[in-house]
Amino acid sequence: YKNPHYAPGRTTMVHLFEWKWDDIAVECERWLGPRGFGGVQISPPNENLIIWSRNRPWWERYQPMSYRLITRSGNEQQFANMVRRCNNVGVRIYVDAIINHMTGHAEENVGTGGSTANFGEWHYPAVPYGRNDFNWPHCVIDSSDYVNDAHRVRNCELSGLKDLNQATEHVRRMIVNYMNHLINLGVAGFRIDAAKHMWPSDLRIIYNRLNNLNTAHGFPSGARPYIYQEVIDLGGEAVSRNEYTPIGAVTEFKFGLELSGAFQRNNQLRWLVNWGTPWGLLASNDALTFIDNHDNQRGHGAGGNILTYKQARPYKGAIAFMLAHAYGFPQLMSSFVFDDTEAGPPMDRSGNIISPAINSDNTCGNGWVCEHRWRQIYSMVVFRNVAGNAPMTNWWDNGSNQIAFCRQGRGFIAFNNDSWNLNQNLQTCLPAGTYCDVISGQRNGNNCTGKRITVGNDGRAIISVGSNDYDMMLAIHVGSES
Ligand SMILES: O=C(NCCCOc1c(-c2ccc(O)c(O)c2)oc2cc(O)cc(O)c2c1=O)[C@@H]1CCCN1C(=O)/C=C/c1ccc(O)c(O)c1
Ligand SMILES: [Ca+2]
Repeated sequence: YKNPHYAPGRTTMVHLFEWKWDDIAVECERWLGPRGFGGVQISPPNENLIIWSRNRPWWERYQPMSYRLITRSGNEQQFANMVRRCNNVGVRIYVDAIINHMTGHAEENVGTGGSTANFGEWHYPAVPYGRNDFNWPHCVIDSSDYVNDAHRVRNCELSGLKDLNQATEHVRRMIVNYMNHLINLGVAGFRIDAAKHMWPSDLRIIYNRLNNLNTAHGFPSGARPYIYQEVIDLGGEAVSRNEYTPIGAVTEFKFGLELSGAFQRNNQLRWLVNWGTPWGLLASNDALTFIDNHDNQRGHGAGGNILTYKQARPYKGAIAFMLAHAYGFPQLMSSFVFDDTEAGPPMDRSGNIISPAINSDNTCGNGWVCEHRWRQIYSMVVFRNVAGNAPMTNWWDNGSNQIAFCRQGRGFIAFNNDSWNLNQNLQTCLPAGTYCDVISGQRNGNNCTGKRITVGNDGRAIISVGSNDYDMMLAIHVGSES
C-alpha cells in the first residue's frame, strides 16, 4: 500500500485541486505526460452537497451525499475517459476518498447528482445509509478531545458531519464497492481523507478488501492500491500517525511546516544537513510529502505559516528542496487564485467551474495558478526523475543560509537565502561538461537561456547565486548539458 505504482522514471504527483475531468485528461496529454509527472490527485469524484448559502465553498466537495460519480468536475463517463487517457501517457490517477462521514450541513439538502437526503434522520437513500450505519450515541468532537480522547475523535462528529460506523458490515460494503468501482476504472490509489477520525483496525479490513489494480491500465498483476492517509498530527494529540503507518503511507504535515519555516529564515538552511527522520519526520517510505495542501494553504488544519504560491520566491525554493532531496514521496499543489479562504474554484453564474486558460508562455489564466506549469517547478520534477535513487552526497554550507548538495552522479543543486552573494568553487559530482541551469532558464539547442555552468574533470565548478537573483537556487543535472 506504500508504492504509488508510477510508470518507470516518474516520481512526483500533482494535486489538480477542483479541476474538471475533461481538463485533466487534456493536461495529462499536453503537459503532465510529456514533462514526466507521475500522477494526479483529483478532487473527490463522489456526489457532494450543493452549498449555495456559502456561494459554493471549496469544502462543499468534502460534504458527501452519495458515492455516485457526479460532481462539478464531471460524470462517470468523463471520469473513466480521464483515467484511460492519463494512464495511456504514463500519468496515474489518485482519488481523494471521503469515507469517514456524510454531509450534515443544515441549510441545503440536494447533491451535485440531484440526490436528496434527510440528515436529521441520518437517511441517505442514494447510497443507501440509515441510522444504524452511523455512530451513536450522537456526539460532537470538542477541540479538547484531540488532546485527551482518541475514542471521541473517531466516534463523534467532525464539525456537523454525520459520522459513519466503519465497524458495521453494510458501511464497509458500501465503501469497498465505491473504491473497487474506481479501481476497476483504472485508478492507482487513494488519499484517505480524515483518516485520524477512523479506527486503523476498520481501515485495515477495508483496504484488504480492495481489488488489485487493473492490469488493463498497465499495472503489474497483484499490484495493491497506493494508500496515503490524511493524519494531521504535529505531536501532542491523543491520536498518533504511527497508528496508521502499519496499514499505509501517511501525509507528513511536519515536512511542509518545517521547510516553510526554513525558507522564511526562521531556521538557517544549514540545519537541513540531516533533513529526514532526525527532524522527527516519518520514515521516508511512509511519507507523502508536500509544502502546502488545499487545506493548510488557507490557514486551516496544520497551523503555522505555510508557504504558498502567494510567497512565490521562497515557495519555489522550498519546492526545489523537496524535489531535489531524496526523502519521501512528494506531491505538488496546483491551486486556483483565492483571497477569501472559503472561496471555491472560478465559476460562471450558474455555478459551472471555468476551465483554466493556457497562455502562450504555458502559464495558466482564468483564475488558475498552475504551479505545476512554473518553469522552476516542472524543471525540478525532471531533476527528481533523473536523480532516481542516487544518494545524497557532498553537502556544503556556509554556516548560514547557503547550502549545496549532490544526487551523486545525477544532479547538483545550490541555494542562497543569505543577503549576500554565493560565489564558490564546489563539487557537483557530475561528469565534466557544460550544463544549463534549469532554474534561471533552460537548454535551447546548444545554448542556455539562463546560467551556464562548466564542470571540470574533477567535478568542480564555479557556482554563483546572487542574493538578488530572480530565484534563490541553481540546479544542473545529467540531461541538462548545453
Ligand atoms: O471551520 C471549518 N471546519 C471546522 C474546522 C476544520 O475541521 C475539519 C477537518 C479537520 C481539521 C483539522 C484537523 O486536525 C482534523 O483532524 C480535521 O477535516 C475535515 C474533513 C472533511 O472531509 C470535511 C470537513 O468539513 C472537515 C473539517 O471541517 C470549515 C467549515 C466547514 C468545513 N471547514 C473546514 O475547515 C474544512 C476543512 C477540511 C476539509 C477537507 C480536508 O481534507 C481537510 O483536511 C480539512
Ligand atoms: Ca469517524
